[in-house]
Amino acid sequence: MTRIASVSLRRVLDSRGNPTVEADVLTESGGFGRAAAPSGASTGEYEAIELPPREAIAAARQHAVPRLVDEIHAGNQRDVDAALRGADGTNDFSEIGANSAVAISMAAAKAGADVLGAPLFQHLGGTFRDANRSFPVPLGNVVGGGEHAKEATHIQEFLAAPVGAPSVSEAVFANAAVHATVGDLLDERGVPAAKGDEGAWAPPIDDAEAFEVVEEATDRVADEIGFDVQFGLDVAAAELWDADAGVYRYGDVERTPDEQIDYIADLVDEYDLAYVEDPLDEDAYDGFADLTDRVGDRTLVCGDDLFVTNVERLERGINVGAANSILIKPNQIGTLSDAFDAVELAHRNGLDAVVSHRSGETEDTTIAHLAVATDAPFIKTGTVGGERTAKLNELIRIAEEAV
Ligand SMILES: C=C(OP(=O)(O)O)C(=O)O
Ligand SMILES: [Mg+2]
Repeated sequence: MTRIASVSLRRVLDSRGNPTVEADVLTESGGFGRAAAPSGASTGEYEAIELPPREAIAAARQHAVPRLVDEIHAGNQRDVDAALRGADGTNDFSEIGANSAVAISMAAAKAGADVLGAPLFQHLGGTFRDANRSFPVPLGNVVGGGEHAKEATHIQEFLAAPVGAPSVSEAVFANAAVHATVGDLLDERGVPAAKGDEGAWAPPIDDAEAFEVVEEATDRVADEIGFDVQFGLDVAAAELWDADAGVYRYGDVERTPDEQIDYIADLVDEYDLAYVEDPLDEDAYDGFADLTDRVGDRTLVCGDDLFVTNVERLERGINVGAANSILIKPNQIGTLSDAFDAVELAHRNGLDAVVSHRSGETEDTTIAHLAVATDAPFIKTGTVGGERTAKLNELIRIAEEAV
C-alpha cells in the first residue's frame, strides 16, 4: 500500500532567502508527504554534506529516485533510508547531498503516515506516544549573535526555557512573552536591536549585558505567568575557538580551555542555566567531559557540533563522559533512521536527546513530530517568525490531537 509511486524534487526558498531542496513523495495508494531540508550557518565540521540545491536535486534524481520508485515502501523508513544511503554510496552524503537525502527521508515518513492515517509523531514514535504525558519544552532563542547576526553577542543563543510550564501551549506563549519583554528592556536601555537569523533579538551589547537582560526578562515573565522560566545557552564555541592560539576569543577577551570551563561552570551556577549547548570546541571531548563532571548533575550539557547527530561521534563521547545530552538535527546526518539511531544510542546510555531546527528553516514541521516521537525533553525551534512558529504551532496542535 505504501509503495512509492513518485518522488519529485524542487528548489524552494528558506528563511534566509536561499534556495533549499523540497521533496514530494507519493505512494501507490495516494499517500502523500512533502518535506524540505533546513540549512545551518554555524555548521559543525563533521556534518553530512549539503550540496548546492541544483546539484543535490540532479544527483538525487539520477541515483536515488530510481531506487525508491516502485521498489520501496514509504511506510518502512529503514528501507527508504537504506536506499538513500545505497544510492549515495559515501559516508557523508556528498554524492546526492544531505539536503536531498533528508528532504526525501522526511517526505517518505509523512507519506507513510498519510497512508496509515496516523499523525507523523505516532508513525515515528509508536501508538503509545502521547504528547500530553510529557511534552518537549521549547527552548526559545530570544537574544543571539555569533554566526546568526553580526555585531551582536559572542554567545550564539540565549534560550528561554519554560521548564515549569504545565502544557506545551503555555510554554510556547511564555517564550513569546520573554521575547517581547527582552524587546521592551532593550528599548528602555536605548539599545537598537534588529533580529538574527532565527528571529532572536540581535542587539549590539556584550554578553554580560545580555545575561542581565535575559535574566530580568525570564524572571519578570515567570512572575507574571506563575511558573518557572529558566534559560540556557548555545555557546557555539567552535566558532569562538582559535586553534592556532589555543584560546576562545570573545572579541578582545580570550579564554584558555580551562578558563572557558570555569567560565561556563560559573554561568551555570550564577544563572541556574537549564541547558548549555556546545560550551567548547567540536573536538574538545575531554573538556566536555570535565565540564559535564562539574555541572552535569544540574544542567544539560549538550553536544551539537560535537556529535553532529552521528552515532560514531556520540559513541566516542559516551566512552569519555562528554556531555549528558545530544542535539538531534536530521540534516546533520541525512536521514531519519540515522537520527533515530543517535537518539536510541543516547537513551541506552542515559543521555537526553534534544531535537533542533537549523538557522535556515522552512515552514516544514517534521521536527515538532520528531521531538514528540522521541520523547525529547526539549525542542529548539526559535520563538517568533513564520518558519519558527510553524513548528511551535504544530506542537500545540499535536497536544490537542488536531493534526
Ligand atoms: C541551530 C543552530 O545553528 P545552525 O543551524 O546555524 O547550525 C545551532 O547551532 O544549534
Ligand atoms: Mg548549536
